Amino acid sequence: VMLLGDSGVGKTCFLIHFKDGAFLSGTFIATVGIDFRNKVVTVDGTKVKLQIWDTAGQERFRSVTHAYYRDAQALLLLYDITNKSSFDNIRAWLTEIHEYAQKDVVIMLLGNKADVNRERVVRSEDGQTLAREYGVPFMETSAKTGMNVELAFLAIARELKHRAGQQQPNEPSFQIHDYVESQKKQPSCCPFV
Ligand SMILES: Nc1nc2c(ncn2[C@@H]2O[C@H](COP(=O)(O)OP(=O)(O)OP(=O)(O)O)[C@@H](O)[C@H]2O)c(=O)[nH]1
Repeated sequence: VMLLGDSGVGKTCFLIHFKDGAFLSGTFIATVGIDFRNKVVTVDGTKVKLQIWDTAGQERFRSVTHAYYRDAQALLLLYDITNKSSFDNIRAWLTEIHEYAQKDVVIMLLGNKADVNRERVVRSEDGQTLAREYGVPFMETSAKTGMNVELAFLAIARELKHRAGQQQPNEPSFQIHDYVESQKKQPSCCPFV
């Protein structure tokens, strides 16, 4: 699983929250190149080991990260709901994904920093509309409070497990949409969506 998106959208914090349940506020240390962590999750009684690659969002590291796209089975594409350009750049990220990643890669769009709703500049509906246009599931998240962090990874793990069990793994599957949508209906989840 690869985390993608502009520098500062919260990819490293998102991964740290998932892995360690922690959030380090304060100084922002941009990722240099690429780094990974493993975490095992349980999906319907089956253990799924996720190897999660945290990429540097800065432009100067793009050539490094491009090399990893083709081995990715899933991509979490993040923008920051308080940063319009990070949202506007999502189309460019999707173009890169189209160019470098496998055709059947699982993609999920995440609007991060949903805890700072007062600084919001990207409406939830705009995230939803963009996701619908590209046919990918969407959620708003917070690496600070942990909102939907685990849910996003569980949805990915569930989809990858489902595909691994399929006769023809390249067949498109909409299970991830169904899973995300069913979880969103629960009141504890996605208060901003
Ligand atoms: N309020 C809030 N702040 C966040 C959240 N996620 C990340 N941040 C802050 O945003 C800044 C950037 O977070 P990072 O996780 O380092 O961003 P990144 O996307 O990994 O950046 P690069 O490594 O340069 O690609 C840090 O100051 C974090 O504390 C969030 O969900 N809510």
